[in-house]
Amino acid sequence: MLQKSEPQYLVPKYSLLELERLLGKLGQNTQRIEDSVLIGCSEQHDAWFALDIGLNHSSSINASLQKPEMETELRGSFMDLRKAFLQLNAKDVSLLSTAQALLRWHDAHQFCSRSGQPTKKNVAGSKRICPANNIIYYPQMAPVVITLVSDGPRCLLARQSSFPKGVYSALAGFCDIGESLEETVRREVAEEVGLEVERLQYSASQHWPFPNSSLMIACHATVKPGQTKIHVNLQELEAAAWFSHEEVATALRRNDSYTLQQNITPPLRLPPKFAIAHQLIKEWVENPACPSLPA
Ligand SMILES: NC(=O)c1ccc[n+]([C@@H]2O[C@H](COP(=O)([O-])OP(=O)(O)OC[C@H]3O[C@@H](n4cnc5c(N)ncnc54)[C@H](O)[C@@H]3O)[C@@H](O)[C@H]2O)c1
Ligand SMILES: [Mg+2]
Repeated sequence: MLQKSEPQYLVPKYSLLELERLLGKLGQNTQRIEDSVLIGCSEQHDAWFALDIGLNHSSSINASLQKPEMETELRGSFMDLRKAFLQLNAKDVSLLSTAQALLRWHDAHQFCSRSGQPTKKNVAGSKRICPANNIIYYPQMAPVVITLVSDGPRCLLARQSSFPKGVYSALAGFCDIGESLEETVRREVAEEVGLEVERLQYSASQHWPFPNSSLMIACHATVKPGQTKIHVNLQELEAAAWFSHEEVATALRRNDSYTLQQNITPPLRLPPKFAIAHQLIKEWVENPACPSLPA
C-alpha cells in the first residue's frame, strides 16, 4: 500500500495513536498492534514498527475488510512490491523490504515444527518461541551469490523467461548447504554458462525479499581471455551472452522507465536501480578492467 504525495509515493507511516484510530475506523481490533515487528528507527531514534493489515492475512480478525474501502481510508493504493520499489527512495525500499520479509516470516512460522504447538512472537518480532519446549525460532535468510563475469572488454549477462522483456542481469544462484561463497560462485557459473571462474572479488551485499528472504552477495569474476565460449543451461536460463562495454554503458544511460512500447523489440535493458545487480553492472562500466582484482 503506497500513498501518492506529489511528486513521489510514500509508505504509509502512523503514530501509535493514529494507528489505533485507523484500526478502529476499519473495524479491526486494536489488539492487533501487538502483531507489529520492529524494523528500524528514524534519525531522531523513534522506533519504527511494521504491521500487516492485509486483506487475506491468516490472523486477520475482520476478514470482511474490502480493498477499495481500505484504499480510500488510507488515501493510497495497493501495488506489486517490485513496482512499489521503483517509486520509492532507498530508505523506504529498505524499510518495506525488511517489513515484508519479517512479517511474512512470522506468518509462515505460527507453529513449532517439533511440538506442533502455536509459537509466540517476542515484542520486537526478532524471534518466536514455542512455550511447550522453549525452542526459539529466528528469522532466516537464504544466501545467494550474484556474479558479474567479465573477460576484460566484455561482461556476461543472462536472462530467465520470467524477466521483463529485454532485461538481462548478472548470474545468480542459491548457496547449497556446506558451500563457501567462492564454491557457490564457481559452481553456479559453471552450471549456468559452462565457464571456469579465474579470479573473484567481493563487491557488496543486499537484503532481497523475493521470493522469500535472501541475502544477495555480489561479486565480480573474471575468466581467462581464451576461454569464453558459453554453453547456456536452458533449464535455468532463457539466454546468456557477452556484451561490450559500449552496449552496457548505453543501456545504463538509457532512461530506465520499464514501460515498453508495443511491437518494438526492446534493446538491452538492465535491472532497476534498487537491485544490487544494477550496482554491480554500474561498477563494471565505471571500471571495466577491475584493477583491484588480485593478479
Ligand atoms: N537483487 C538482485 O539484483 C537480483 C538479481 C538476480 C537474481 N536475484 C535473486 O536471486 C535469487 C536466486 O537466483 P536464481 O533464481 O538464478 O537461483 P538459482 O540459479 O539457484 O536457481 C533457482 C532454483 O534454485 C532452487 N533453490 C535452491 N535453494 C533455494 C532456496 N533457498 N529458495 C528458493 N529456491 C532454491 C530452486 O529449485 C529454484 O528454482 C532469486 O530469488 C532472484 O530473485 C536478485
Ligand atoms: Mg541462477
